[in-house]
Amino acid sequence: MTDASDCRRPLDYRERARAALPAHVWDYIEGGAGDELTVAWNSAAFDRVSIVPRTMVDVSACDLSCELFGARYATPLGVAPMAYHQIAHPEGELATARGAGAAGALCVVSIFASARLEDIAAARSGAEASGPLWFQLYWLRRREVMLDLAARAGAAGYRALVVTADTPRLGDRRRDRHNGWAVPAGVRAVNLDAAVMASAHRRRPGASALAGHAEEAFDPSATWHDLEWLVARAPLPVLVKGILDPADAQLAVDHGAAGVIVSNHGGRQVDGAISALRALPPVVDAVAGRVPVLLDGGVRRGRDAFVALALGATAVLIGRPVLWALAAAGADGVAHQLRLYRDELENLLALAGRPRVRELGRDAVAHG
Ligand SMILES: Cc1cc2nc3c(=O)[nH]c(=O)nc-3n(C[C@H](O)[C@H](O)[C@H](O)COP(=O)(O)O)c2cc1C
Ligand SMILES: CCCCCCC(=O)C(=O)O
Repeated sequence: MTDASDCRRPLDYRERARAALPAHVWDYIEGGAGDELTVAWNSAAFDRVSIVPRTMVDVSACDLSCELFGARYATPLGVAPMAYHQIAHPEGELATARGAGAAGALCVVSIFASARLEDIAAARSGAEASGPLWFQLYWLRRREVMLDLAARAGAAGYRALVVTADTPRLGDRRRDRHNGWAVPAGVRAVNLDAAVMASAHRRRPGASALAGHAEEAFDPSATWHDLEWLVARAPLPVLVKGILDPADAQLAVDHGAAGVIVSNHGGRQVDGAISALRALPPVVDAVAGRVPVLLDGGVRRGRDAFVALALGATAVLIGRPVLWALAAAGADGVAHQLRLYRDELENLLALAGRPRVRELGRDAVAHG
């Protein structure tokens, strides 16, 4: 286990996680679709944006809070939904939720969490600062399962639902095919029926068991009418994740989405898809303030979060770097990782003379 204090920037957790994890688990977490072009583009896009500092501004107190669905969130940083945290650490999502809670950060729990959603909520509420939880759904053929999970999440105190729209089937993850990847037997998507999940554990040489499971369980025929159906029955606001086209953002809002998440699934679905950051400004313009717009994909520094917030994101989600920290140092690692992001962001707000996250605008950045 790594001493979290060894890591001075979010990227420092990457090599520690690689050393801690079996190669096939590392490949599942780190890999993307195809030649992994979009994985690389997601983070490279941030490097092409400069910050334009202001001077002679009172920055003696910086305000990182943001507002989502009428509530004040302490930071605009959160954990993206990711399946099976127990592949990274035996305490899985319980540790992630405790770590995110200690950092006061939002945590979005995947439908494929390896801990019961009620237990995650209980673990989070014991954390020192605590932070909000949202629950993510895929479009399952068995719609009644989606509604059951939505009701359970509402009852357990989750504050929003996220429905992922970019996964009619799983992207072509070549590393997983090469490894004959299957979810390890001791790790289970315990919020879902064990018999239904069996195919996710069935190893076949040259194939990804997860891709096989997704083909069985995911509904590739879902359209905007299904979103209306879900919104009408959900006990919580529903955000749509996986939006890259401004026309889709508009359709999502027109069909009842309470928010959209600009995301290409961390480059794991369409290889060569536009980077999340490049897709953000047109989506923000199309939504025109009607609902919040969040972003994930390639956020590897507090600076990257600053750039996304300046380009119109209300909040920013972090994916793989949270699993790196979880693998390296458990709940303490997750809390430390999120604090590294937060502290970098806070420092930049002060140095750039832009002390309030909610007032960041496009004038804070320049292209090139
Ligand atoms: C190991 C792993 C599992 C994931 N599982 C899910 C999931 O269950 N549901 C989902 O909507 N997105 C899932 N994603 C995508 C993330 O929510 C997010 O879009 C992506 O990781 C953000 O990019 P980043 O990792 O570059 O920060 C997963 C990503 C990874 C790396
Ligand atoms: C067991 C079905 C698929 C889990 C998919 C998790 C995911 O979204 C990922 O990117 O991996």
